[in-house]
Order: sequence, then structure tokens, then C-alpha cells
Amino acid sequence: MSRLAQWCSRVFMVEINQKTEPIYFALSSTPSARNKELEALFGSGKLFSVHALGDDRVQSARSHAHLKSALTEDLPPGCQLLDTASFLPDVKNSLVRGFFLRDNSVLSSAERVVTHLRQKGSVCVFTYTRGQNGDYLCSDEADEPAERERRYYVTPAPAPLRHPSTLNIINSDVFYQMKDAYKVLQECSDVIPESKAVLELVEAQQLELNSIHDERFPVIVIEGLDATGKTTLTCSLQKALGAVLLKSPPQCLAHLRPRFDSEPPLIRRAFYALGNYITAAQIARESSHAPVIADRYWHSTAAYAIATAVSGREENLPAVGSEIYEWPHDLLRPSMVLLLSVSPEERLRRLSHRGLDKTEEESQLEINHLFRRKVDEAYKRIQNPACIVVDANPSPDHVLQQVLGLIRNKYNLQTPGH
Ligand SMILES: Nc1ncnc2c1ncn2[C@@H]1O[C@H](COP(=O)(O)OP(=O)(O)OP(=O)(O)O)[C@@H](O)[C@H]1O
Ligand SMILES: Nc1ccn([C@@H]2O[C@H](COP(=O)(O)O)[C@@H](O)[C@H]2O)c(=O)n1
Repeated sequence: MSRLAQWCSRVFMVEINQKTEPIYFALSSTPSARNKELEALFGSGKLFSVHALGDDRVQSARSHAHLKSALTEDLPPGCQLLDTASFLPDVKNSLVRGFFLRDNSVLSSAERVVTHLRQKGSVCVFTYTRGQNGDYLCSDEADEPAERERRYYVTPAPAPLRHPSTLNIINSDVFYQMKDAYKVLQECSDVIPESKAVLELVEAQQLELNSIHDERFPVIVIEGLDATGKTTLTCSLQKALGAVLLKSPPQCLAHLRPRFDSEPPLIRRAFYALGNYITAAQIARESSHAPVIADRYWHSTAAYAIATAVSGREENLPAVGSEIYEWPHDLLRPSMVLLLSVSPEERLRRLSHRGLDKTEEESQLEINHLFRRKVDEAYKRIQNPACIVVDANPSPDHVLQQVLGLIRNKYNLQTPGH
């Protein structure tokens, strides 16, 4: 079967704008009725869909990221790059991400970029042209000569029940057992040597990870978006309760973080997932003799990963109660998770006062209201344990007293020296 014929079983999703519904289409050997949405997508210029190819998931993820930067850098004016994906409706792990290249430039410049990519190999490029009857046709110039003559028509497809960007979340963006995240870093240890250091640190914690958690002292996790006051509150709680303060990712991974932050989601998220297991081992040790306060833990890992993976609006998130929001069965569960909630205006005020360098994701939060809403909503949908929302708009002392009240209501903890 030709390459293009294989893609005929799949549906394509093109996102023109994150705020609007994507456009769905399929490839068929028979023409179909004209459609306004497709007309808007294809317009009159030439179009290409480009997907990175790879022998394994690590290579595919890295090739996709390289392709994105190559296309973004080389794209001449008059050309537009759109995110696209192809998938089998409602079939888990069937999503393949790619790009749609719209060429409205006078010199058909995108064609040169695409030809160059084709020559370099490891990409799959389809070309879309308008036929005499006004239909849109798809062809693959790399296919065998006989196949190149065959016509595949672009036909509108219905939106699937589950938003396609949710199909690959399990084990690509969120990991539900340590061994799955561990495997990802094992698979990339040749191309990212720092992975070995992470795996050794995880190995070193095996004893604690296998031991049963002593429930004597409570473990309280503080969660929230950037600049909601987690650092301020966790430091105050540490003093007020005579607690041990821990973080996820743990300090021992701090020097490796920038390396993994520059990698695609599969690798980056596996790194943060393993960070939680190292923090879990530290929690197991410390909570045997004192209360533990943790600044971020699994809720952060999952909520950011889900919100980044799911494109478009909040409604595209997996529904409440989905398995996506379940806690990993092998990860130590905290006694209480508090989610600091701050109005967007107050958060921006705090960010601008702080004046520190912003990470890419922080800047995205600032400009991307949609993303922020998705992170916030994903936090609230995570279960077992679910988080308790705390109004963190008031003064630091007010927030501290509120949280101490919640903790003391549940546990009989004394302030040191009282
Ligand atoms: N309750 C509060 N009222 C007013 N300002 C606050 C409050 N809590 C923290 N701040 C200020 O807001 C800024 C961000 O606070 P903080 O660093 O504690 O947030 P964070 O959640 O730890 O941020 P990040 O996750 O980005 O490290 C700081 O300048 C801090 O002094
Ligand atoms: N347990 C965690 C902690 C953090 N992350 C990721 O890091 C970013 C936020 O961390 P800051 O230190 O900058 O506040 C955010 O992008 C999370 O994706 C995580 O995944 N898991």
C-alpha cells in the first residue's frame, strides 16, 4: 500500500486559532460536496502538511520539535504555519502531530522550504492542490510513480467525541507508574547523557520508595500557578509548624532541570514525574519525625502536562472523573493538598513586582489566558487526593492563618514553643 493510501484511514485536525474549533478532514478516493470550512482553510494558495518521522518515540518527539524550529526559522513572509494532527477517532495513542503550511507568498516560497526538508529526509510531506472542479486534492510526490497518479480528495470529517489531543496523554505527557517514566529516560540516555544521572538518583531512593509510609506526621502539599504565593506560604508554614520543607522537583535535580526543560513533552514530563518519586522518598524519610510541607508535587506535574497537551479551550480537557486525573498507584499520597488561587490581576501584579526572569511557560501563562484556565481546571479535577482551594488573594499573614486553621482543624499540630 502507498504511503498516502495508509493515511486515508486517518482524520486530520487543523487548528487555525486556539480559540476556535479546529477543522477536521479526511482523504477519500471519491469527491465530496464543497465545504465552507475547507474553503477557508485551503483558500487559493498552495498547501502542505508536514509530519516528522522517527524510528522510535524519543526520535519522533525530538524530530517534531526540530521540525517546528526549522519551519519557524525558515518560513518566508506570506506563509503561515498551523498546528495539525492526524488520528484515528477515539483510538488511544493514535495521534501524530505535524504542521500545515499555507503558502500565499508571491514566489511560492514555502515550496522551496518543503523541497529542502524532503531532501533532508525523515519528514512526510503531502501537497494539496485545487482540482478543476474546485475540489481539493492531496498527493505525495515521494510515493511510487503509479500511486502519484491516484487522486485523493479532501473531504470534511465530523468532530470526534473525545478531543484528539487527549488521545496520547497517558504515558506521553502524564505517567501513572514510576517504571513508565523511567523507561522514557532509559530510551533517551544515548542522546541525552544527563538522563543517566537522573536514573541513578532514582535508583538511590529505591529502598525508601519500597518502604511503607509512616503516617505519624502529616504531609501537606502546596500547589498553585506561578506567583500565587507558594514559596512565601511554605516558608511561613515551615516555621509555624516546625515542619520539614521539601520541593518537587527536589534540589538534587535543580542543575539538570534546564536541560530537560528544553526537551519535547515526552522527555520533559518523564523527568518531572521521576522528580516526584525522589521527593516521595524524601517525604517518607522526613515524615517519620516531623510534619512535611511540600512546594509542588504530582498535581503540578499532571496539571501543567495536561493543559499543555490539550489544545484549544478548557472544554477540550478530559471530562471530570476521567482516568487521566487519577493519582499514580505507586506514588506516596500526601495527607492534604492545598491549591492557592489568586485572581489573574493579582497574579500579574505579583509577577511584575517580582521582576525575575520568566520561564517560557510563565510568559505563556501571562499571555495565554486559555492555558492558565486549563491548568487551573486540571488541578481541580485531579482526584485521590483532590485539592482544597484556598483564596490566596489576601495578605501573606491572612493566607497563613487561613491555612493553619485548615491544617489544625484536621490534625492536632502545635506551633513550636507553645
Ligand atoms: N499573600 C500575598 N499577598 C501579596 N503578595 C504576595 C503574597 N504572597 C506572595 N506575595 C508576593 O508575590 C510574589 C510571588 O510569591 P511567591 O514567590 O511566594 O510565589 P510562588 O507561587 O512561589 O511563585 P513561583 O511558583 O513562580 O516560584 C513575591 O514577590 C511575593 O512576595
Ligand atoms: N512537581 C512539578 C513541579 C514543576 N513542574 C513544571 O515546572 C514548571 C513550574 O515550576 P516553577 O518552579 O517554575 O514554579 C511548570 O512548567 C511545570 O510543568 C512539574 O511538572 N512538576
